[in-house]
Amino acid sequence: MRQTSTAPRNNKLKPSSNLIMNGSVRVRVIRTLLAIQNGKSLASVLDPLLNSMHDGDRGFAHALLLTTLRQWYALSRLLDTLADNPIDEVEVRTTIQVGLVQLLYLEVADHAAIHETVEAAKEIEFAHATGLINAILRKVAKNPSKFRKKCDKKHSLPNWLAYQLKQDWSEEYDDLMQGLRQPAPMFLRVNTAVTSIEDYQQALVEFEVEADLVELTSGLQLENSSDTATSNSILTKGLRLHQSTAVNALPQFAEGAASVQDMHAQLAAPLIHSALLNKLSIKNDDADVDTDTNTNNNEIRILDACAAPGGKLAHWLELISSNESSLFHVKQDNAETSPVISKVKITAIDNEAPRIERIHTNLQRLNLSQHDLQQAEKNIELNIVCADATTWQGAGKKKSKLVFDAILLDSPCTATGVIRRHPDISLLRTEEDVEQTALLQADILHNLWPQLKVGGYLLYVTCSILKQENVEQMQDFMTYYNNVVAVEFSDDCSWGIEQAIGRQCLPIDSESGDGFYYALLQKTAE
Ligand SMILES: C[S@@+](CC[C@H](N)C(=O)[O-])C[C@H]1O[C@@H](n2cnc3c(N)ncnc32)[C@H](O)[C@@H]1O
Repeated sequence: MRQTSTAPRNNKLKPSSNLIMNGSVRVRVIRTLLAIQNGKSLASVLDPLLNSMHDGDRGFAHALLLTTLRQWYALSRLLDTLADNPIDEVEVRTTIQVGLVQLLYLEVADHAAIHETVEAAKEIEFAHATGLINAILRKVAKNPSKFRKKCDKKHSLPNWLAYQLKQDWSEEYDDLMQGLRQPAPMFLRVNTAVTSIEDYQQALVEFEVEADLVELTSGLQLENSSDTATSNSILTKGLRLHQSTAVNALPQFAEGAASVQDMHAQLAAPLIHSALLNKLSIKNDDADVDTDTNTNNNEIRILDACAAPGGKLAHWLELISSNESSLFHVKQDNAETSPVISKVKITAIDNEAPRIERIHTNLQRLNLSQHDLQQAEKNIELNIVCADATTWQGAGKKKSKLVFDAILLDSPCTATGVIRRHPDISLLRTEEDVEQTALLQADILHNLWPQLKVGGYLLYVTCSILKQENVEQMQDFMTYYNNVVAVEFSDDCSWGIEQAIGRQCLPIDSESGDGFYYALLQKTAE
């Protein structure tokens, strides 16, 4: 089979232009894939694509786009074996890959897959390549199972990333490579300030949405567990839907009864909240302890350092407002004490203003905006600030830097742990990004650590599965400071893989959550 194209070969894309959303479904999907290869994120092009379509076409367009992205590198390797001469034109390669996905993964009838894809090529003005596209797709249609096997054999990642993951996860590598090519399950977090998880699960049944209860145990080995989650107690509960569903088909979604959040992302708020309760119960043991801080002794200050769009912040606020009694009346020996905490002051920062807007929108839906908290007469003060976490100082002009009792650092990262949900990441990330991101993470850590009070906790989180951003980042950090200990997790922990510091979740199992990393650090006296 020879490439018939006489057009100049260009394996570079033209500068990104506005996405034109007209033509057939396949034309629109191909244009969207070209925009992603030009640097646009899936998140920025998905809604324009789907909103440009009739209801009946959306499901197919979504599946075609997402599956093509998930299988991108495997399809590309297969394509290289199918043509006699290299095919360099990005538009032609993209069109053929869209055709291959229909034949190999989406079970579209051969004649429709081939005919419609060739027509799409004509519409996009690649008529010169229709002979080639037709010939390759016909060849594959003759024996799809053979080509599907070939395609599924290895990974579907850029080689640099597959290589690094093999270095990092040699034992888990094969499962990981397959796991990353699958769609992720949809999980819900129930807003316990509004309803119980059991009641919400029942409400789902009435809406004919099937869901399983998922429970994750704490595993935390904290100093004093009188009022905090013990190591084998349930840390958090979520719901896994049997099928992904539009949020407007969920009961009381608009009223804030539930949020869509990955199950492993639902660990962050309960982990830092348990640690905070632990710190308070210890402090209550020794009420005279007062460090050189900027706050009243009975106020606590907490920081969400990279907060947008506010998923983990909202979860933490839900826990604080629904557990108000345990936070404000710390228990000792099962007896309630008088209130020790008069106010929780929460600061949330992020350096991207448009993403800060999304925090406000999300909190409003959940009735957790600053205004809502005031109206409900909660002793919670929320301050959302657009600021750079590499330089921002929570103390302002005050003398002591020691400000926060707990810090949640859900750090910017390569997001390699969420490739199942955002498969464009494997097209957009480069090897250099890993180095740059690790440096940014270190800068943020070094700026925040001096702002944590002695005895306070910092939870470091990423949705990366690369050790350089995770356990190795923590090892470097702990080598640098002599006032830090890492909290250990016991064998009771039902999530993640134990690391030298912290735990790593890998997106291997089709029923489990994404690839998050967690390390809980406590500040000690120097
Ligand atoms: C993983 S996301 C946070 C997700 C969020 N915690 C949630 O649960 O919804 C990382 C965030 O870090 C922010 N970010 C990146 N660099 C930053 C910096 N130098 N200072 C503050 N925020 C930064 C990004 O804008 C992004 O919103």
